Amino acid sequence: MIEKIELRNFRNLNNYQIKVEKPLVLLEGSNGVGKTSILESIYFAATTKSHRTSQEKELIQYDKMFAAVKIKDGANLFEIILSENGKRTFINKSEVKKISDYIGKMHAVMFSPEDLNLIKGGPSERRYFMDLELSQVSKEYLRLMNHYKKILKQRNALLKTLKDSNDYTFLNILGEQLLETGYKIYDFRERFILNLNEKIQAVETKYKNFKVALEYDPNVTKEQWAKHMKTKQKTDIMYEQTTVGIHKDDFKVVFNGFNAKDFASQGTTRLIVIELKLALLQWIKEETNEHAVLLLDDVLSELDIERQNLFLEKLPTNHQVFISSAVPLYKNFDLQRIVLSKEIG
Ligand SMILES: Nc1ncnc2c1ncn2[C@@H]1O[C@H](COP(=O)(O)OP(=O)(O)OP(=O)(O)O)[C@@H](O)[C@H]1O
Repeated sequence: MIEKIELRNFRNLNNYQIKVEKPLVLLEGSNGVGKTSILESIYFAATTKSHRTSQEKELIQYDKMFAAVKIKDGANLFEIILSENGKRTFINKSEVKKISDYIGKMHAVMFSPEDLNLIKGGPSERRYFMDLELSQVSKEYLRLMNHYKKILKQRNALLKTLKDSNDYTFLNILGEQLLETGYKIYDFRERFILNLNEKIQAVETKYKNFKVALEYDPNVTKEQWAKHMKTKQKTDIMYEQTTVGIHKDDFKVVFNGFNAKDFASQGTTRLIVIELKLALLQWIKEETNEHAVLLLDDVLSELDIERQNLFLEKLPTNHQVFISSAVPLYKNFDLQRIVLSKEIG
């Protein structure tokens, strides 16, 4: 369980500490006081990524040289320092030079309003989700993805030079390597979506007429892909890029028999994403034997009082949960309230 959070120059919080005393924490305060920033800092310390920007410099407070997050989670102290020169990570005060050795030691699952893009957005949003989550629990997956991207880059660069050549020797070698690595990534993703789907079936019992299913939607089958690499070199040369492969994969979110992307309303989309994140918590627990912290940003705002209470009562009790809310709760729950105000920064 997270026991302490210390922030320096992180967004609007320039020197801020929280002592965490309960498994359920409510971050309260008006708009713009820094509630999301606190959730973001926990997510950043766990994954080394922000859930709302790829421009990490934005995390550093305006006019400051660095931002630092320190989190005491059980017996471990996680620390991440971000500056113009990049990120430095520490566990129990020892520097962890390779980010891949740092990632996966502390687990976090975030729900934020931006996550609705997971349903409504394009395939790249869902691929990013698969890659991020699988990389958190599997170093092997992270290694395979890095390797795949390297070969893909090489093959795409080669394709640009082959316009007038019929010698595909090197192209075919790179194609073989791409297939070999890509097949393993395919298997990882297929298993992940299958497992997550099983978990979703198990957690989604609280809403009536609410049936969500996930299906892995690979760009092509393994056989079609192999055939393409052996016989369709000309197509790739024409387009100057590798036109098929796992870099174009997707997964389908099916809601009551229809593609949720096209049919789910705003409110339903929100509930689907929440179910997906709860399933993810279970999946992480199963894969790593560790509990992830659940971070819920602005999850209550669109729920009426009855649904708010139902939602809070049904939260998993075996995971630590941080919730941000700009509105006060109506019912008393056994939780730690942290009220932020403008003066905090
Ligand atoms: N790099 C930065 N330096 C200083 N302030 C920043 C930086 N990035 C964002 N901010 C400010 O930090 C404040 C906190 O933003 P945050 O999104 O955490 O608030 P919030 O309490 O979650 O608000 P809401 O209830 O609207 O979601 C905002 O006023 C924002 O303008």
